[in-house]
Amino acid sequence: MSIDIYRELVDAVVYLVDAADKERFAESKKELDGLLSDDSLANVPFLVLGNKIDIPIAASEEELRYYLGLSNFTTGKGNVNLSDSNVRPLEVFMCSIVRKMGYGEGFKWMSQYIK
Ligand SMILES: Nc1nc2c(ncn2[C@@H]2O[C@H](COP(=O)(O)OP(=O)(O)OP(=O)(O)O)[C@@H](O)[C@H]2O)c(=O)[nH]1
Repeated sequence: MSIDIYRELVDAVVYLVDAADKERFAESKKELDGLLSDDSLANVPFLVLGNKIDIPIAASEEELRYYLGLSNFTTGKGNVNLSDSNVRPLEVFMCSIVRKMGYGEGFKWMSQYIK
């Protein structure tokens, strides 16, 4: 489904990546880059979730940042006030949806940037 028709309604983007599927990191990066460079999403906070960390071969957070090209672009966990800057909030949180862990912190982080 195209995101186009929703663009003006988007408050945030949650980008879910399978951290255990390293073969598709390049594809994930390409898709993410497309969203990050989309003008209509320029000020929208991005939460990147690296899922399936219950699988032993899953990438670490640092690896995922690296493969997605985000090593120098994440804006910090916790409460980081970016309202006086032109910087778009962006963070990576690792999670396991089946184990119900990790994503809560990510959504909590993201909620501080949604008006
Ligand atoms: N081990 C594990 N499996 C998960 C987790 N979250 C989802 N899954 C499983 O992943 C499967 C579906 O996910 P994917 O096939 O990766 O996702 P998809 O978007 O449908 O497919 P792709 O576009 O091919 O990635 C289901 O069997 C889920 O149960 C998780 O945190 N850990």
